[in-house]
Amino acid sequence: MIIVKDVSKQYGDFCALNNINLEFTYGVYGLLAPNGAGKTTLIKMLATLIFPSKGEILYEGKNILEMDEEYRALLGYLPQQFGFYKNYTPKQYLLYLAALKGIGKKDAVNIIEDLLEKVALSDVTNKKMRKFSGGMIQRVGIAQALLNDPKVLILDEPTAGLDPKERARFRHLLSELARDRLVIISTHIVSDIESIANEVIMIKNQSILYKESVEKICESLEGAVYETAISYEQLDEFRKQYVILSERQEKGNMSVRFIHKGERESEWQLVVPNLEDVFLYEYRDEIQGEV
Ligand SMILES: Nc1ncnc2c1ncn2[C@@H]1O[C@H](COP(=O)(O)OP(=O)(O)OP(=O)(O)O)[C@@H](O)[C@H]1O
Repeated sequence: MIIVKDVSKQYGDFCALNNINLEFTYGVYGLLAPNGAGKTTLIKMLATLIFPSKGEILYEGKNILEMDEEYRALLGYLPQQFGFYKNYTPKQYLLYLAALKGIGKKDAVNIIEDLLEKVALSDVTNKKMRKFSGGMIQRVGIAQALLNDPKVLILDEPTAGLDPKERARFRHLLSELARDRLVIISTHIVSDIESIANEVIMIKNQSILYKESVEKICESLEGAVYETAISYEQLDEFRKQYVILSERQEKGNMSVRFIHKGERESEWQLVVPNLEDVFLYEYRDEIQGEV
């Protein structure tokens, strides 16, 4: 459906993305990388808000910049920070946006009623958004992105600031929305996409590191992720020798999960790698001190 072809993006002398090639069809695609890796840059290019310095993005074979309005008509977009009016109710706000998009009032009223039901906000349709939680606001954001029933839905870090329960609700909503459209979601939180993404795209050093199913990506660390218990005294040495993925106290010892690609010690327990392991391993230099 969408092809990103040899796309690079420069900001002045700084290269944010270098020669990106991607193909999107239907379903959920998770764009996963630490902050600053270039997710927003890619998303903004897909939303035609900024333009590639090199290369092109095609929708059904046509350059999205040349399609212009035709492309925007089939695009739904939720930016990282979306502007809403606190004193509006969701219904007022969505009616306003629908008018901007040229949707007639009668149609808009019906569409908005359906959308607010879809995002589970029917009971607060006429309540001012001032008192809404972060999760409720994000759901209004999704509803506005769905006003034109888009074929392509692009969400930039939609779960920032949401609590775990709101995140879970969000995941359910996204997988439902992806049944008949392309959904691209950017995040630096593995659990946002691990269970719902058909494919995960990881960006590193301005390039695509992976574009695969979660299962395939995890295979990259097959046979290299272990858990073992060590004493506190051994911890410093252990940290120097191996890439530690997690450590927790357990019965007076430290239980560590780590990566090692050579000979194994007999007491180490080999475990099945997960996406978080790959994330922590691949971005160990970028996220040092954050985990
Ligand atoms: N307008 C700009 N001018 C110069 N550099 C920019 C501009 N926009 C982004 N960058 C730089 O490009 C790189 C990628 O930024 P981008 O916002 O795409 O990353 P990101 O992965 O989306 O991170 P975040 O989630 O923090 O936005 C960063 O190093 C950023 O500082």
